[in-house]
Amino acid sequence: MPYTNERRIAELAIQRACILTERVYNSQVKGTIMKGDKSPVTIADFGAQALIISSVSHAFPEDSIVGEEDSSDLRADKAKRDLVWGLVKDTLDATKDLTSELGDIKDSEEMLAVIDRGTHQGGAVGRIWALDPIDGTKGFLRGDQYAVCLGLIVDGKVQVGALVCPNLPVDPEAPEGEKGILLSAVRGQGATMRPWSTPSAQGTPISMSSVTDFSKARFCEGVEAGHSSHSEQASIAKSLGITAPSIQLDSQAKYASISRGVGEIYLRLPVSLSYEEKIWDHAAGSLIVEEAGGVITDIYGKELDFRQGRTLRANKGIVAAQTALHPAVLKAVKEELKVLEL
Ligand SMILES: Nc1ncnc2c1ncn2[C@@H]1O[C@H](COP(=O)(O)O)[C@@H](O)[C@H]1OP(=O)(O)O
Ligand SMILES: [Mg+2]
Ligand SMILES: [Mg+2]
Ligand SMILES: [Mg+2]
Repeated sequence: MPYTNERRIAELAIQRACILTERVYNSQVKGTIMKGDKSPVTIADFGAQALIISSVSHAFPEDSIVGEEDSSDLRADKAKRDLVWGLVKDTLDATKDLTSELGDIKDSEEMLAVIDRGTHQGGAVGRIWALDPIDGTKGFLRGDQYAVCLGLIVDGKVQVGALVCPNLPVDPEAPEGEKGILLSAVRGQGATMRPWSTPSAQGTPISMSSVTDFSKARFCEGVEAGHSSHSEQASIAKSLGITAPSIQLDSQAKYASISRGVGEIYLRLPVSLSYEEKIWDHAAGSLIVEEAGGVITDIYGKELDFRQGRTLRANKGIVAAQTALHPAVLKAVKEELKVLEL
């Protein structure tokens, strides 16, 4: 089956990175820096990027990598660099059994170089991995949801997607039970999910909800009001006859939620028309939703275009839904936008 090894390496790489991210999530020391675009980055974002890029380039040395972060902040701050290297080294030491498949990093200098292998510009040709080492850094800092996300784009089309949501419950019916799920998909081979804590277990197939009655449907949206328009999303839900409160989750956990039937719709209406969604924010989750039987477009009904570089500059917003519901949802979105003359 195509991409079997890519799926395996992607799962192992993000699983290992979550050992590091969960350690920081549960610690007081996050080492948060506000980046130039006013978004936060923590020592966990850097550490996860180092571990995941090291794994991918060990297994597929010819592939290109688009990663969200770069090492400039760490090169400028030795104390922070040492903190990140300490986390990375501890994680490597704790997972020596994976070294043959995932490679190793010998020192902090090499770690910086590995982080910077993610500066590729993306594009329409070749094998390009899109990595968000921590998606939903604001949720991570708030103690809510975040996700570690990795997708493989081949000639502009996502072929492999893998994401870990360390704080989503394994059983949505038992929110106080075990937490941490790993989802993955290969185009044409379906999507699966398994507890993050059982690396070797085979994933179980997942699918979108079968609800087709809007009065029983639920929609997912982000937590951050600065990232999507809650008012427009509420107005669209109302026009569709949705009465249930929205499921608010940070990160690609929203893709994970609808792809296993917890919610039927994901709405992400832009708060600014100048913002360009990043490819790493959507590559893995969009494929998992499609392979779980869902439909995903932007707010104009256009397919997500991963050929444009590091961003989805040909798209605006996200409308993802169970297949039977997507046309009506898109119509309601267009009605709302017409009202707002977007
Ligand atoms: N204005 C914006 N519109 C849409 N997404 C945004 C915006 N600003 C930041 N983001 C991104 O939203 C993602 C989190 O999604 P959610 O809000 O659904 O949890 C983050 O990767 C964040 O990117 P960044 O890492 O640049 O902050
Ligand atoms: Mg970020
Ligand atoms: Mg991120
Ligand atoms: Mg992100």
